[in-house]
This record gives sequence, structure tokens and C-alpha cells, in this order.
Amino acid sequence: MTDRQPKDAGLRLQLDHRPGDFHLQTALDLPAHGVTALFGASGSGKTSLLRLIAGLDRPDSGTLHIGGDCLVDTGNRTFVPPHKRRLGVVFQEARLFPHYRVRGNLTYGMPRPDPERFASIVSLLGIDHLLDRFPATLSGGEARRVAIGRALLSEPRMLLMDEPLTGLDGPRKQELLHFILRLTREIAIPILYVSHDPEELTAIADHLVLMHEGRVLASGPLDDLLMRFDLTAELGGFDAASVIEAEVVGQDVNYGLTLLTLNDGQHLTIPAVDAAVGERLRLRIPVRDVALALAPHSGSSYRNQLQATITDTAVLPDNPTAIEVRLQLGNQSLRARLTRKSFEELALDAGQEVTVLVKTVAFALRR
Ligand SMILES: Nc1ncnc2c1ncn2[C@@H]1O[C@H](COP(=O)(O)OP(=O)(O)OP(=O)(O)O)[C@@H](O)[C@H]1O
Repeated sequence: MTDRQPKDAGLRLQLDHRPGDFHLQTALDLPAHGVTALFGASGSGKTSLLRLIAGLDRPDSGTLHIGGDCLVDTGNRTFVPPHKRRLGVVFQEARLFPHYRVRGNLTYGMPRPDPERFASIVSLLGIDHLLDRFPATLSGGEARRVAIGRALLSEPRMLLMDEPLTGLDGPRKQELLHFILRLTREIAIPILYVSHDPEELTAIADHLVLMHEGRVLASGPLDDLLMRFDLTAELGGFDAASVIEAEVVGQDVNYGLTLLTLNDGQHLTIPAVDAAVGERLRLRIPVRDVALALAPHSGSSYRNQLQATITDTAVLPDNPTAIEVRLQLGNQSLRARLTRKSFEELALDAGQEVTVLVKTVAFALRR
């Protein structure tokens, strides 16, 4: 069940599939831009869904449309084969042709020679120096960058990535994540991205599809889903946090801080990030690091104090001593988790204006 239908639907599907004992029963309507993350417990059906979209498996019944084209309709026996779907597929294993050099692997799927596009993608992925090497001589991260390059050069209308960072060590993972982020900014191509790593998804995803036992539990903008009290347990790995955006307005070199402004004009400071004035950053604020006060606080070590309005509160079944609070700051939302005791002592309620004391703000990425 989807809770929000994007107007500019890029991918629309309704698929029913039973591999073995598993039953995948999904309906989805996804935007034609940005990164959509498929997230869910192991065995929830993420890879099965991606394989159906790529055309690697045939569904028992259903329809699949991308960009207005019908790729699957079991009702009239339409099944466009994988190589005609114009989708770039990147799996955990790079699956490069071992007997072709990197250059040959990259040009293999190009629909026509296009030296300019070739040069710009090679440079974007930082693989210029690898062009004459054979795949067997590449590191895991290099091989995956080549696989991404090959997928992009086939001029796909959408990129499907299944755990592209799995198995890489810390620095290699960060490096590839950085290349994927650049790609999302510099090439306007929608990406469907499977991962079970919330940190990776906080950095990369615009839209989130939450899978549970073969079904879509929720689908919507990442920051909206993180605000939903009812999904707190399912999104447990995200460690209950809000994601907000802010613009860099200055650097405080003396104290090693970056100064930011939110879109309602309020200010925030975070540990220094190497970013220029005017750049937009995505920030992550854990719910446990947000406190509330009735009025601005002096004499507090909380560096950031923001004015906000309480919009909603809830008590979750698995944590009855805490109150979950949703707050509005301009057009952005923020969550807090207070003890019931302090919530009642402050006599807080929906509709009330409060001062939000923010302890930790982590930089997630540049927009
Ligand atoms: N060909 C198949 N035959 C039988 N069962 C299958 C087949 N393919 C997948 N399954 C089962 O379907 C379920 C969903 O698998 P899938 O790989 O889609 O999950 P996932 O969400 O991607 O998991 P993970 O995060 O562990 O990769 C699993 O229980 C799996 O064992």
C-alpha cells in the first residue's frame, strides 16, 4: 500500500510473484527523478522486486510501466526482455567481461559511439587510469565503478543498484558512495537503490520504499517516512532521526564550526564541514539529541536553539515511558523523544510553541 502517490510517476507497477514459498505482492508508484531506496529486513523481497523490474524474472501476474512504456502486462502477454528495457543494472558482483579491457567493457553496451559522453562518465567515476586494465586486476571498488560506468553508458532511463557497496571496506565504501552521490547530482537519472544500511540511505535516498514480507509497507519522501510514528519500529535501523536541509552561510574558523540557515531563516551550527557559502547540506538529527524547553535557554551547553511548534505527540507500544513529539520549523519537520515525566512537567501539548535544544547535528551530505 502506498501512502503518497507522486504526481510525476516514473515507475508504476503492480506485481504478484511466488518464487518457492515466498509471496511478493507489491503495488508502487515512484517518481521519475532522484534516488528511491528499497529498504526492509533480510528476505522482505527487495532483490526479488528488483529482478522483476529488470526483467530477470517473470511475474505470475501484474503490470509494469516505466516512463509511460508498458514493459510487463501479463493480461496481454507483454514481456519486454531485459536488454530491451533500457535499464542499467548494477549488482553486488560487478559482472564484467573478463576477456575485455575496462575500455571494452565500458563501450560494450553503448548504443552509438559518443566520445564526449564516454569521457565525461569516465572522469565522473574517476576511472581514466584503468581503461587499459583487465577486470581481474581491479579492486572490488574499482570494478564496481566500471560496472556503474558501463550501465550509465548504455544510456538507461533508470539505474537499478542492488547493494552496490556491500563487501567493500570502510574507505572504499565511502569513496564509492561519494561517486554515486556525484552521479545523482550531475546526471539526471532516477536510481532504484537496494540497501539495508540506514546510514548509506540517509545520505543518498530522496524517497523510501519500506518492504515487509513481500509487500510495500510504506512509500514516500525519506524525511516524511522518518516522521511517521507508526513506522518507528520498522525503521528501527535508522535509529529514529530527522533529516533536514540547510544552507551554508559562513565558517567559524576559530571554533571549527560551520554556520547554517534553515529555510525559515533560523540558524544552526555544526562541526566544520568543508563547504562553500550557498551550498545546501542534508543533516541528520537523532531524536534522542533533541530536548524541549518552554523558552529560550541561557546557560546551556546546547549550541543550537530553535523555535518550533509541536504538531503531534504519541506513545509507542514498545516504549510506554517515552513521548514521541513531532515539531514544525518552517516547512520542515523534526522529531524528539522525551520522557513522559518531563513532558508532563512542562505541560506540553500539540499547538504549543517551544524552544528546541539540539545537541548533535550530523552532516549527511551535500545536496
Ligand atoms: N528462486 C527462488 N526460489 C525460492 N525462493 C526464493 C527464490 N528467490 C527468492 N526466494 C525467497 O524469497 C524471499 C525474498 O528474497 P529476496 O532476495 O528478494 O529478499 P531481500 O529482501 O533482497 O533479502 P536480503 O536483504 O537478504 O538480500 C526469501 O525468503 C528468499 O529465500
